[in-house]
Amino acid sequence: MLGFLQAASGFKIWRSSFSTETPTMVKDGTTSFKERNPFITFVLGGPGSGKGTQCQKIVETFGFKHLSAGELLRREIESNSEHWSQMLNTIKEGRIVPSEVTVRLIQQEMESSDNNKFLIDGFPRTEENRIAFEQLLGLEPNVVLFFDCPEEEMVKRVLNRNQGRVDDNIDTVKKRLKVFEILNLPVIDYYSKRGKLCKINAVGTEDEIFEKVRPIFSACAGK
Ligand SMILES: Nc1ncnc2c1ncn2[C@@H]1O[C@H](COP(=O)(O)OP(=O)(O)O)[C@@H](O)[C@H]1O
Ligand SMILES: O=c1ccn([C@@H]2O[C@H](COP(=O)(O)OP(=O)(O)O)[C@@H](O)[C@H]2O)c(=O)[nH]1
Ligand SMILES: [Mg+2]
Repeated sequence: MLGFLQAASGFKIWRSSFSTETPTMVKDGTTSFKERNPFITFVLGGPGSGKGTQCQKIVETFGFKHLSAGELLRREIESNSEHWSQMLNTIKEGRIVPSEVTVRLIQQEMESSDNNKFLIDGFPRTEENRIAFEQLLGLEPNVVLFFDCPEEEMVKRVLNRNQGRVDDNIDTVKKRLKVFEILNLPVIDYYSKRGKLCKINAVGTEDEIFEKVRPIFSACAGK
């Protein structure tokens, strides 16, 4: 049933070339990232639900480091890194890039940051993403935000976004909504059962929505 979501051409070869690498968390003589005891927030929601917009506001008010998984992947593509064309095709088709790639990029950004409070925006997109992150870093999120938005509102926002993205067109958006429902909702459900989910109704003005976000962080930041 999920075949159409995962069967990118060359996907298996691409994937196996990553799986031979052994991720090294603790280099000789250095402490592991986990020992920094970072505060981690995953920010989830469908395409156009307002994740990036609200992350900006959280950064301004609470001083988090914002890591957008999609932005990190787009940056990799722009820098012509290895596998850039498979990544571009995957994004154009609204499918999910292998966890090894995304987790490595997120891990690098976290480890090189002076900030210890992270907003990880648009990740994990699948249960496989979630498990890869938790196993490789040995960490779980402290909080998971879920911006709950009706599909027609998400479509309208994405089609008006105007950032020149290859995936902001009606065909790709329809595929992304399907991928969100099939692969991302189980992650949201998982964190709900773990008592970590903060579900926010994402309809309203940006400021109205931020007023629902603010108390979640005020409690721990004293603001
Ligand atoms: N509450 C809102 N009401 C209307 N438009 C919004 C709202 N929040 C964000 N937008 C707009 O919708 C588009 C998608 O928002 P974005 O933050 O990029 O969403 P996501 O990161 O979840 O895809 C952007 O053009 C943004 O300016
Ligand atoms: O962990 C991730 C995050 C993003 N993507 C890809 O990057 C695209 C854009 O993601 P982004 O979060 O930027 O989109 P948004 O939801 O903000 O519109 C997604 O559709 C996926 O194809 C991915 O494969 N893995
Ligand atoms: Mg975004």
